[in-house]
Amino acid sequence: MDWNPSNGSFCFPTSASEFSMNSPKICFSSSNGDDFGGDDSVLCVPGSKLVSAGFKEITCKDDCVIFVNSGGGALKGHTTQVNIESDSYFQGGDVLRTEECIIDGGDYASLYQSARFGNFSYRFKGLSSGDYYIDLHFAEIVNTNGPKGMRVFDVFVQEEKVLSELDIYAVVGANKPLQMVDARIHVEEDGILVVRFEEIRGSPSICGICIRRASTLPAPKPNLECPVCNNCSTKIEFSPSQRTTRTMKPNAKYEKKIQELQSQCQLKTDECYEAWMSLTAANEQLEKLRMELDHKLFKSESLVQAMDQQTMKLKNVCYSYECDKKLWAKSISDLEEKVKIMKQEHFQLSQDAKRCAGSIPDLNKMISAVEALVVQSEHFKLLYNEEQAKRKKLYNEIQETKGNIRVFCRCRPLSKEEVSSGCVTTVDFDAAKDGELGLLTGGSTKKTFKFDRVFTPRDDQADVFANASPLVMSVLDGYNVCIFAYGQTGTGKTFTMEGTEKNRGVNYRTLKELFTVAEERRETNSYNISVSVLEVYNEQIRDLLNASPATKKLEVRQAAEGVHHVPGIVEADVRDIKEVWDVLQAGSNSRAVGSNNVNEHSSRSHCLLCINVRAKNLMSGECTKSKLWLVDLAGSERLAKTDAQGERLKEAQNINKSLSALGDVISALATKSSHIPYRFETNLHPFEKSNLLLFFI
Ligand SMILES: Nc1ncnc2c1ncn2[C@@H]1O[C@H](COP(=O)(O)OP(=O)(O)OP(=O)(O)O)[C@@H](O)[C@H]1O
Repeated sequence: MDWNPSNGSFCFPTSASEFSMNSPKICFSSSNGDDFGGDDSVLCVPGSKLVSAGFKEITCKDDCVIFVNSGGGALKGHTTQVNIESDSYFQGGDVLRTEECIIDGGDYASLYQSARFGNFSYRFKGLSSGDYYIDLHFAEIVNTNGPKGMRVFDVFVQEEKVLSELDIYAVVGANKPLQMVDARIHVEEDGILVVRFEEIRGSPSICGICIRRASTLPAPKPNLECPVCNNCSTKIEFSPSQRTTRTMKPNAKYEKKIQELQSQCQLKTDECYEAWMSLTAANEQLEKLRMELDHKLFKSESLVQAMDQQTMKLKNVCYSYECDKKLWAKSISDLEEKVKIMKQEHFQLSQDAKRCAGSIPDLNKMISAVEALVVQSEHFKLLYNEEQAKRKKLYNEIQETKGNIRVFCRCRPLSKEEVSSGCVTTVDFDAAKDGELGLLTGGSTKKTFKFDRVFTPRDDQADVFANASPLVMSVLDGYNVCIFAYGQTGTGKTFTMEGTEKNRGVNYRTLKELFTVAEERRETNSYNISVSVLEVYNEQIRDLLNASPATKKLEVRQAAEGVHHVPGIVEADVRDIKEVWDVLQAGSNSRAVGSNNVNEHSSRSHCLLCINVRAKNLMSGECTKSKLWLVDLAGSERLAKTDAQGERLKEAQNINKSLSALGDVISALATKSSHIPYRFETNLHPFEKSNLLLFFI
C-alpha cells in the first residue's frame, strides 16, 4: 500500500491475488487521507479513484470546463473559482431531491441533495478535441435504509466503461458523498462527450458531473524504473523529489543505506502483506458472521411473525372458547333445569305407575266386562238388524195394505176472478172426511165419488204432504214410489207439486223429509241422493238440468221389466235442501209454459222429477237403489173448452194421448192385470214397479 502525497490517497491491492498481478492501480482516498474499506473493483480506468468525501474547490481550479449539478440548480462557490451550472446536457431520466443532511459533503453539500435518476445519459457538445478528466459525484439519497444491491449500475464515458457494477450504498452508505475522480478520457474532433448510465439493478443516479481539461502532457506512463513489490509486482511510486534523489548517482555510503532501507522496506512490505492477509481473513470471517447474523435475524423475525400469528390464533381460540363456555354454561343450566323437571315428572309417573299397578286387577275385571259388553252389543246389533228388516217389511206391508195405488182428490178454492164473475162451487164436502166427494148436478141430483182422501179448499200444502210423507220412508228403505198430479188445466197441479217459495209443494217437502230422515239414520245408514228433471213435451223428452240442449234425442229405455231409464240424462248430486231448491228452480224455469183461455200460465208439458236414492246399511252392509218420481202432468183440458188451434191443438192432442195411455197403465195396475202396458207409444211412463199415489185435482 502506497501513500500518494500529491492527492492524499492510498493505493493498495483490492484482493490478495492483486498483490501478484501486474494490473492497473486502483485507488481509494478520503479527503482527510483516512483509509476506508470500500469495494474498489468498480473502477475500470487506470488512474481513476473513488473518494468517500464531498467535492472541495481546492481539487478543481482553473482547469474546470463544465460542472453540472444533476437534478439541481446552479451553485455558487465560496471563492467563485468554480461555477456549478444547473442541470443540463441530460437526455431522459427524472429528478430526485432530499432535505436530509449530507455528511461530509465538502464545499457544496447541496450538490449531493439532488440527483438525476432513471434511464438517462449526458451529452456534452462543443468541447475542443483533446484529453480531459471526468469526475462523477454520487450520493445515495433514496435507498437510505439499505440493504446493498438495491441500485447497481455501470457508467460509460465515450462508450468506454469507467465504473462497473457501482453500488453507492454498498461503498459509503446513505446520504454520504462518493466521487469517482480522475478518469482520463479523450474528446474527438466532433467535440462531443457522452456519459451513459446502464442499469443492472434499480435505477442509476448521479448528483454531478465535472469535466476538467487534462494537461497537454501525455498521461503518466508506468515508470519502468520504479521498484516492483516482490510479492505482488506492484510498482512503487516515488514523489518528484524522491525521483530526483533516485536519479542522482548514489555514492557508496548512500547505496548501503539504500540497501538497508530497501531490505527494511521489503520486511515492512512482507509484514504489510501478512497483516493484509490476516485482515482479509478476518474480514471474510466477519462477513460470514454478518451473514449468519442476518440469517439468524431473518429467522428470528420469521419466528416473531409466526409467534404473532400463533398469538393471534390463540386469542381467537380463547375468544371462541369464552363464547362456547358461556353457551355451554347456559345449555348446562337449561339441561339441569330440564333434568330437574324430568325428575319431578319421573317421580310423578312412578307414583302413577304404582297406583296403576295397584289397579291392574280392577282393570282386568273391567276389560273382561267390556269384552262381555262387546259380545252383547254384537248380539244386539244382530237383533237390531233383524228387527230393522222386520220393521221395514212391516212398514211397507202397511203401505201396501193401504193400497199400492192411492188416489187423493184436492179441490182448490175459487179464484178471485171466478168469484167476481159469479162462479159458485158445485162440490159438496160433507163426507170429505170419509173420502167422499159429492157433485151437485142439475141443482138437486148429487153424484158421489170415492177417494182414499179428499182435501177441501181449506186444507193447505202441509196437510196434503202429510199423506204423502209415509211413502218417502219407503224410498229410503229401497222401494220405488211415484206421485202424480193429474187433472184439468188450472186446477192446481203445479201448485200442489211445486208450490211457491212461501208455500212450498210436495216436491220440495218430500226432498226435505228425505234429507231429515237420512240425517236421523246417519249412524246406521248412508245415503247418496241425486236428482234428474225431465219434461215430456209433444212426445219429446227434454233434460231440464242440461243447460246446453242435447244433440242426441233422449229416449226412454227399458232396462228390465218395469225398470226404465233415460240414457244421457243429467243426474245432479244434491247434499242438502239448499242445493235441491236450486235444482228445482232450474228445472221449473226451463219448463215449456203457454197460456190458454183457462189458465194464464198453463204447463204445456209433463214435468217429471226423479230422485235416485242409493242407500247402504252401515251395520249389515246391505245396499239398495230406489227411485222417487214426482210428476206434474200437463193439463187434461177438453179441446173444445180451451178453444185450442194450430200448435196449441197439437200440444193438447199429444197431452191427451199420453194421459190416455197413462190411464191404461193405471187401470191395468189397479185391476192387477197380467199385462201392464208400460211400453206404449208415448214417452210418459215413469212409474216403474212402485207404490203409486195419485192426486186427482
Ligand atoms: N189449493 C190452492 N190454493 C190457492 N190457490 C191455488 C190452489 N191451487 C191452485 N191455485 C191457483 O190456481 C191457479 C192455477 O193453478 P196451477 O197453475 O197450479 O194449475 P195447473 O193445474 O197446474 O194448470 P195447468 O195444467 O194449465 O198447468 C194458480 O194461480 C194457483 O196459484
